[in-house]
Amino acid sequence: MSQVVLETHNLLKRYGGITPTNDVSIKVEKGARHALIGPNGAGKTTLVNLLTGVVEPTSGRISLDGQDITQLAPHQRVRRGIVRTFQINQLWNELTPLQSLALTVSAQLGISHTWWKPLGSDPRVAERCAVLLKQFRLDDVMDQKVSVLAYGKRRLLEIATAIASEPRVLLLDEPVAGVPEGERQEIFDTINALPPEVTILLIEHDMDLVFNFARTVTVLVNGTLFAEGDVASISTDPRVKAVYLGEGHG
Ligand SMILES: Nc1ncnc2c1ncn2[C@@H]1O[C@H](COP(=O)(O)OP(=O)(O)OP(=O)(O)O)[C@@H](O)[C@H]1O
Repeated sequence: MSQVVLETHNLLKRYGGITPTNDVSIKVEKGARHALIGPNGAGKTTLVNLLTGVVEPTSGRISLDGQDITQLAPHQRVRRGIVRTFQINQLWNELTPLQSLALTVSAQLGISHTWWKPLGSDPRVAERCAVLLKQFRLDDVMDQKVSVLAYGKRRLLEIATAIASEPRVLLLDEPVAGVPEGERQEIFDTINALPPEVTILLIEHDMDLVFNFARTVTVLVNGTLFAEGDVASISTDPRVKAVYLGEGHG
């Protein structure tokens, strides 16, 4: 039987007269490849901010493994395993991919106070970094500064960093936004190869990625749950098509 990991219960967020999240109840199952889509202003970012704890709901609840986490601060949710990537680059430009990953891996192993020691000084860090660098196709650029990396590689490093912290639930926020056409496939492939045990909620505009990646799709429109189902039903739903065609998403 499927197991629900992350769930929202009648979640509602109101800013004055605007309700970007309006009575939204969704269930994200263990190991899910679940996409959250919707036209501009649908409330996707607000929902992610509610899930990560950056924004407090006006009403409603959020639960992780059946436990209410609505009142937990963002860092407490990270500790429980809800990790997100960002639409906007959050990397350290002066570090290399290897150094960036070593920081996160060291923290994960509880040895962050020694992160500045030569990498080889703890073989567990070096080993884990080597696996991540290969998995995320960063081994050829591992010693270059982040500031000189191609945009697609930076996005891969963001996802690698999130995975390095061993999330239970990964919120992938528009991983191909702004990535040039020629670099997208590499990101598609890498995301498709993420470990099956990690539960993934993907927030994305790119329908190619959504329909290749997801098994379940939730469509938000004007803050409200508009449609939900498997990829086949959502991709052929005339109401969903109409919403996207109206926004010029084709
Ligand atoms: N802090 C805020 N104060 C007032 N209104 C807000 C706030 N945050 C979001 N909104 C409004 O809520 C609505 C939903 O915004 P949100 O950014 O969540 O949508 P989105 O689906 O992520 O859009 P996009 O695809 O353009 O990123 C918008 O009308 C937005 O202006």
